[in-house]
Amino acid sequence: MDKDVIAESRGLNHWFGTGDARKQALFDIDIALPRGSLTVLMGPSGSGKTTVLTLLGCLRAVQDGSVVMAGHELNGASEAELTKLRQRLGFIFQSHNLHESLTALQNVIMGVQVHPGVPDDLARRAAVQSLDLVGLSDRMDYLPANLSGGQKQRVAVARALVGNPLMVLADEPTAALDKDSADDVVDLLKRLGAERGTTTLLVTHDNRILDRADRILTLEDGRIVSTQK
Ligand SMILES: Nc1ncnc2c1ncn2[C@@H]1O[C@H](COP(=O)(O)OP(=O)(O)OP(=O)(O)O)[C@@H](O)[C@H]1O
Repeated sequence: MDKDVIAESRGLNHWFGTGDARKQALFDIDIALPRGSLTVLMGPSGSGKTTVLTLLGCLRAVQDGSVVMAGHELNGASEAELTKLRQRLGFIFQSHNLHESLTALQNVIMGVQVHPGVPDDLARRAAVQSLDLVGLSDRMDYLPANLSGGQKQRVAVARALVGNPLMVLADEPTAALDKDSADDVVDLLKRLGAERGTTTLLVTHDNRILDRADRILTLEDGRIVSTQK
């Protein structure tokens, strides 16, 4: 694998269900994600986008084919190995999944606590820096209920970024946002790619993002039908 490629799938197939209900969801998926790039995965509902994201994100066991993440083959990897790799990734979902009873800062600190053994003061410092990065230094002590939709999603981005992940996997992160907030989130991911070499794989139906992507992959019925840029 090219050393500038952070994650790569080769001949990746995936099935759901058993017996008569067994159905192939992915067919022969080849994807290479270069370090620092922003790749968008598009396609109709049910085309397999989330399945690809969860396989590359070490959230699901690889059944057939190869996925290499940061030099580690995921096919045949143990649950412990997958967990360890997952800790080096950042995840952002459509709904921000913040804990409503915790402040923005406390929510981001929880993102550090996936790494066992990080001292509290270090976790706090990293969380403050991450909130600063997303432009929310002045909202650290707010509860989610007192933040706008865009601000909540930026807290979720700060939480995903707090461990300085190798790669960010985002599933529809801008779907619930107005144009300006969506732009902020995508700009931030682009900037991290340029400044820190963070690689992003982003699943979206949001056409507003496309012109900012380095590459756009389109899935249909479990197959990549086009690669643009
Ligand atoms: N846990 C599951 N059990 C059975 N089938 C599943 C499961 N998850 C996904 N599928 C099927 O696999 C196919 C791909 O699903 P997937 O969620 O990856 O698509 P998607 O492109 O992300 O869709 P959406 O845009 O609606 O989120 C679909 O046919 C779906 O019904």
